[in-house]
Amino acid sequence: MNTMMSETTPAFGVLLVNLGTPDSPSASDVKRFLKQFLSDPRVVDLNPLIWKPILNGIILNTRPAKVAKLYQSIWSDEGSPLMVISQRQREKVASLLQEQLGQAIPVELGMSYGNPSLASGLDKLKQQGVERVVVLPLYPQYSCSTVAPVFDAIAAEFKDWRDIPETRFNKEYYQDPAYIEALASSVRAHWNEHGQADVLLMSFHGVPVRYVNEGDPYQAQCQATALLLAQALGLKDEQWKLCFQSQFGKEEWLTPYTDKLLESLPEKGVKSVDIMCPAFAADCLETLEEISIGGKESFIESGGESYRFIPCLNDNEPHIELLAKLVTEQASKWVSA
Ligand SMILES: C=CC1=C(C)c2cc3[nH]c(cc4nc(cc5[nH]c(cc1n2)c(C)c5CCC(=O)O)C(CCC(=O)O)=C4C)c(C)c3C=C
Ligand SMILES: [Fe+2]
Ligand SMILES: [Fe+2]
Repeated sequence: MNTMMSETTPAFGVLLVNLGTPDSPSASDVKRFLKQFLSDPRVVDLNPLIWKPILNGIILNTRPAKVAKLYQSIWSDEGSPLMVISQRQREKVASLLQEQLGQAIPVELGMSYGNPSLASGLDKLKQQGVERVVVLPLYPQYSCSTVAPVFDAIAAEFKDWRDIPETRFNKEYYQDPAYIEALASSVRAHWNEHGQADVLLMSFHGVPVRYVNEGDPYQAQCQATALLLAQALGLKDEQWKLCFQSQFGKEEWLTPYTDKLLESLPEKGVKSVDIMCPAFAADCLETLEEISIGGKESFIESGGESYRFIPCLNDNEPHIELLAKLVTEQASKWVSA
């Protein structure tokens, strides 16, 4: 029992969830992280009799060393960018909720893979006397490969609890006006500082086409976000494009692929691009290395002249306000927030 537990039960607690990141950029920690992540059938749904030998025999013997080098290129003194930003988000959401509600609301972090685990986040909330939990996966667009595993992991953890908390689960927020406005204001701030490029690329994380054909609404939600953002910014059709990044494996993923698009744009006369990653709530390997560094190299090598990366919403004020709003909307079913 936590001796710091207050005498009154908190109105509710919050679990902020993201995908996770390795503990360090060493090949062995990257391997441990990839093994857990890529063993989740929600992420790679191939028949385990086929997938396990490929994963254990090939991928986990080759990919960790390669990916560890990429992680080393973005790692800071404080740690993995995804972890550092997630911790700041946790602190800021907690203090904003306290300010708005006039009482301390426990907010904990849980990662789907790696540390801190979802189970440890839930346990910390329990130790603080929380009896009602709002789970907020930090993915604006729902995908069976990201949001559903959060639900699975929470349900699996509760199997071991005698008394489970009342739980509200925020499935998605891809068209929430506050999300669209937070994205739009980050683009406007970038334009004010650097000027506006020929085209704004909205690069979303990809998923296999098959997942969408089998019912994952992810692609439609990305399209809805992109259209709403373009409208909020007053962009004409030729001034923005949606694309999908971070393909993995041999299957067909959602198109257009960001890397191929970047290579093709200069010959079509597009010499300058602004690029953002609206599916990521925090900058991470996929945005800082693949898009900010790698994307720039391929665009400039293909004849592009100016390539500017717009950071994710991270811990900026409109984003923290959005996250607090999503939480209080869920919690208002219990308390008048
Ligand atoms: C294997 C298939 C993968 C699917 C499907 C997938 C979906 C998906 N992922 C994110 C967000 C993140 N992905 C991150 C890392 C990462 N993703 C995959 C593979 C799939 N992702 C791998 C193998 C990795 C590890 C790095 C690598 O080996 O390339 C991360 C964390 C990055 C970090 O900084 O640690 C995030 C965040 C979304 C939003 C998404 C589907 C919508
Ligand atoms: Fe991913
Ligand atoms: Fe990647």
